[in-house]
Amino acid sequence: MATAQITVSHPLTTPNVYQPSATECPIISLLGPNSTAASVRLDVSAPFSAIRTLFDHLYTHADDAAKLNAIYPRRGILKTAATIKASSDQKFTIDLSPKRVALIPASLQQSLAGHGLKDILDFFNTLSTEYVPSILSSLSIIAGADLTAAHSTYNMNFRLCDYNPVTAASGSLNGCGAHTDYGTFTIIFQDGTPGLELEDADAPGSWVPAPGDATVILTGWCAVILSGGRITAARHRVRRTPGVRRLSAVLFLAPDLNVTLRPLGGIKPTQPFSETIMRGEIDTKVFKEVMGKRWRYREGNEEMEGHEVGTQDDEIAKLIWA
Ligand SMILES: O=C(O)CCC(=O)C(=O)O
Ligand SMILES: [Fe+2]
Repeated sequence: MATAQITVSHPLTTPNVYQPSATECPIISLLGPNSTAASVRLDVSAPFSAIRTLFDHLYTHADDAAKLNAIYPRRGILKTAATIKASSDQKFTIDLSPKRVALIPASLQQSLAGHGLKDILDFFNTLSTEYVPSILSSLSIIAGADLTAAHSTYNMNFRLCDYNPVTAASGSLNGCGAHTDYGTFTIIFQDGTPGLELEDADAPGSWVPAPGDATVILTGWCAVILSGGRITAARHRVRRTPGVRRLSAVLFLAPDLNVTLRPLGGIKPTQPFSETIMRGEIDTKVFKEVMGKRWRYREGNEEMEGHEVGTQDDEIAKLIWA
């Protein structure tokens, strides 16, 4: 079994600061001085040929796509709003999670196994068992408190993205609009095609491209809250190059659904949080619901009343900071 020795070098890391030698390539390099976004060297690569095969199979076999979507009828698994909506994110996604995978009937699992699904699920299983725990421990060092107890159920989502050139707005540069992820951390594998950009925390509106072949770890709002602001979260977006297909594979980890989102015991917040947060009125489940609506609007999967439209991050910032 491969072991992941992930060590974080960060200004806030107290003991255990990892000092790569001159000849050694760092396991983790931070992508910006003011956020916890990092490029990591992991001993696993995403199966992009299987990912391409699964998307292409589902685009051309409407019966299999319908069967897959039927396991989660509320929102579906394969999301293709970009085929008809020019103003939403111009991408297609397959959203899986351990819970949803468990609902795929054996016959469908078997028939999709050879069209990429098996390799994809093996990849996400390896990632969750061999890498997620050590990333969480590393983030605990930055947070100054143990994050593992709040993540005992491994509340994860597995997302495949296809920034396909053939969408309603084929010339649009908008692959994925600017946002901060809601959970604790996200691991993004890219197929070598650039497009992912991180916002400079000190210069809002200024975007720094991540190398197309980097594996990137980003932190999200839940990490910011649990760590009392010691962990910061990078806003990011994906820009398309018209005519160029880009694939990514993303693992999201969030706290357990019943975890109260407030700074963990013993942490002194770096800046004041709202009373709503400090009184412990919001748990992961509620927080996800608040964010989810706007998220789906941006991705084209939910309509909104005109007055509700604003940015996701502004709303969260209002909710969590004093
Ligand atoms: O595709 C990517 O590189 C990033 C996707 C992303 O940020 C997201 O789905 O939250
Ligand atoms: Fe994201």
